[in-house]
Amino acid sequence: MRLDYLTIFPEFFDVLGISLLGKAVDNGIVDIHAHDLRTWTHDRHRTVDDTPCGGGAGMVMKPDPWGEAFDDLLGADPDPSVHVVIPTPSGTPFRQDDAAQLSHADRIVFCCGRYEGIDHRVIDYASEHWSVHELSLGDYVLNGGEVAALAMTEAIVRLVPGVLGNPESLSEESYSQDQEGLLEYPVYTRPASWRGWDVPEVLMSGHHGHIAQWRREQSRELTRRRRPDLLTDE
Ligand SMILES: NCc1ccc(-c2ccccc2)nc1
Repeated sequence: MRLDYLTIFPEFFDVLGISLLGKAVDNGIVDIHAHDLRTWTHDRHRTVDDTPCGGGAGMVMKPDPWGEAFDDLLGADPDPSVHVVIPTPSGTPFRQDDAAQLSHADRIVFCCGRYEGIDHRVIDYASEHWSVHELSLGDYVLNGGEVAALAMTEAIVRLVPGVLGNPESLSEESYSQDQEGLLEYPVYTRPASWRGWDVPEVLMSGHHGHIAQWRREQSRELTRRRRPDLLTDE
């Protein structure tokens, strides 16, 4: 899997060389390239923004640098197997299913906007050539798409075979199929008693059936309290 990041802050993505994703890069499972969008500017000030047509506050990212970056990175031939991800507060919610689907992609290009966003014709042009995903992490606005691109990258890449040491841990996570889309139950480790708080007895019983039942009940109760929207049978 090749991942490209188009951004005016390419150093944001230096962090991807650390820990699990770093190992995936070292093992050649993932190939990461961050690009400074200003590479595709030609004026003395390396300008990437301009005032919004129709007025309004702030600035909008000019289409030209994006188009030239696409030309260099992707060429002009349409290829639906290339996924262009645009983190934006106006996108569709990014969910575990999206991470799962994108984990099968051979190529993903993250377009990280700043200012008030990217000239919409960039999205229109990209949509004619590649598979475009305008995705939101949640109902809040950041200063740009970089932080969201990092979060999405981790959610996607950790699902790629060979990246996680123990793939079994994937099946018991919140939102995973095996968890029936419920929130993950509370977890404990040693010591059995800590500052007056004890590990639930059932987890010390060695009775796997009772433990599995307790965990299912905990997941359902937690989901009912915090995320009733995830419960389908109520
Ligand atoms: N939903 C998270 C998210 C993603 C992107 C942005 C953003 C802000 C400014 C410019 C471009 C993108 N904000 C929030």
